Amino acid sequence: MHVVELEGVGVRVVGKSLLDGVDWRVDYGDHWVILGPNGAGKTTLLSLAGAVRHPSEGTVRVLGHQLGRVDVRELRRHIGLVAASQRLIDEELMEEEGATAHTVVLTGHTGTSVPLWDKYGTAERDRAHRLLADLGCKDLAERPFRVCSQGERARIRVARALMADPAVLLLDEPFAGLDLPAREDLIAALEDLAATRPVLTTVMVSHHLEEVPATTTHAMLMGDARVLAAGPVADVLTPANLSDCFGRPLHVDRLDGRWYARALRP
Ligand SMILES: Nc1ncnc2c1ncn2[C@@H]1O[C@H](COP(=O)(O)OP(=O)(O)OP(=O)(O)O)[C@@H](O)[C@H]1O
Repeated sequence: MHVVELEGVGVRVVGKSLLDGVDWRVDYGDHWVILGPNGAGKTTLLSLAGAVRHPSEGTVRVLGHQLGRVDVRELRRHIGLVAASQRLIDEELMEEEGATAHTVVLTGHTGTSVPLWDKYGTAERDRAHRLLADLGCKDLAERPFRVCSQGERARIRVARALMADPAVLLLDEPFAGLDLPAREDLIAALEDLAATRPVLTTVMVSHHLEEVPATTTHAMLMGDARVLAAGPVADVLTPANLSDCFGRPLHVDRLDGRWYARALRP
């Protein structure tokens, strides 16, 4: 069984193809990065993997269950979704109520945007503290979420997503708006997660090669609603593939497992 399996998948809205002819397999313990220019279809692909939307054609199986034949609410309990761009949790409400980072993580247990206090016992509270520590946010537990920096919030959101002990963690542009130290802290946290949770599968959508954690095992390049290349990370993130994907000649370096790209000048 695969964590995510797509066969001949298309997603269409009136007059537009958002995904076309996509085949994709994600195995347990894989760490994928999906790269591609704006509008390529990356978020649409992630929303299929997250059982948030259904395909117009083809089949999507998530954790062995075919979308359209499964209670997606039950399925979503096993999927951790982190998206800075979407308001997956009502963060404004959390800000108004002065919720602490620890409370925000706790809400991941119930998958709610407000805390359901009677559902959280000592075990859940301890687990939320451990997850904050795992994400390098140990000292933030009692800090109001509203005063946390963007970088701190990014790591708190990952801790929240892990609260339900998901089989797969989906991250949609988790680095958006982060400065360099915050980016590096989040990358370190993701690399540590990969080392300490060998069965946790992750799929991350990103815009920049510099954001690809060294623990990434597989990559997909997308363009114009299609998969341009997919497979083991070293086979896919080649200068030729990346130049083709982003539409200009690129030079690519790899250092200590991390990736760096720059445009070649004519
Ligand atoms: N419901 C919709 N109706 C019409 N067009 C849509 C809809 N949802 C997405 N699109 C379009 O489909 C294309 C793919 O969107 P998607 O968000 O998957 O791209 P992306 O690769 O994640 O882009 P970005 O890097 O800019 O976030 C975009 O051109 C987007 O405007």
